[in-house]
Amino acid sequence: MNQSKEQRILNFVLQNAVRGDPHSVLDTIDKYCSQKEWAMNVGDEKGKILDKTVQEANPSVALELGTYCGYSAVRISRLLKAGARLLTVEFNPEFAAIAKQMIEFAGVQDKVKLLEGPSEEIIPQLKKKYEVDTLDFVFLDHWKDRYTPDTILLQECNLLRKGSVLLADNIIFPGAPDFLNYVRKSPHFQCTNYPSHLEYMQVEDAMEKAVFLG
Ligand SMILES: O=C(NCCCCCn1ccc2cnccc21)c1cc(-c2ccc(F)cc2)cc(O)c1O
Ligand SMILES: [Mg+2]
Repeated sequence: MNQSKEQRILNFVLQNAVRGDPHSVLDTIDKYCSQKEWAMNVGDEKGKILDKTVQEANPSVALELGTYCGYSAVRISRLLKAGARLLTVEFNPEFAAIAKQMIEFAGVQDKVKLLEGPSEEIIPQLKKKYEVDTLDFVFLDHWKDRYTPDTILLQECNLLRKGSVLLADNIIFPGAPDFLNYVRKSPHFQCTNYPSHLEYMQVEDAMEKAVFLG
């Protein structure tokens, strides 16, 4: 059975990156995906925007929707303070298995909990099953048409507090127009746009930060 692209990315990391070194894992994935096979990791240019937003939020509890191969889970968790944790949600079992190995190779497994399933099922379980009070930071990078319903669901489940930071990938490409409309029109969010480019391409993209005002 021939390998998936995601398996080839993982193998390239296992053979070329330094075990326990998150930065080398990120660089190795970026090298493979810019030179050999494109893949939908957030990448280094938008990754730098993600880094700054995470450092500013300095979250104790962070949620990521859309783990994929674990690139942004490694990117986020490498910046977390001692005792802080990232919950990352992936609904594709093959991707989840790859991400688990990627996260362990990077040595960030103690900070990351990988949850398998659809966001609309997992979000309502966060308080009781995963002992979350409120979320300090949320990275949205899953189905673009789930950004809005999941942002509403997070509010309904009382998972946001004054100052909770949402950061959404792919605002321009593939695009999340209804999310942009929703957060920019809502009196409950303070929004900031970060123009950038689609990972590994010269196509325009952007990220949107939406801070919950309570
Ligand atoms: O589709 C994207 N990501 C989402 C992948 C599927 C998520 C599924 N999933 C994961 C967790 C989860 C939980 N609940 C429900 C569903 C869930 C994406 C696509 C592109 C892209 C593609 C083609 C192209 F030509 C240009 C750009 C670039 C990106 O950066 C992206 O992020
Ligand atoms: Mg993305």
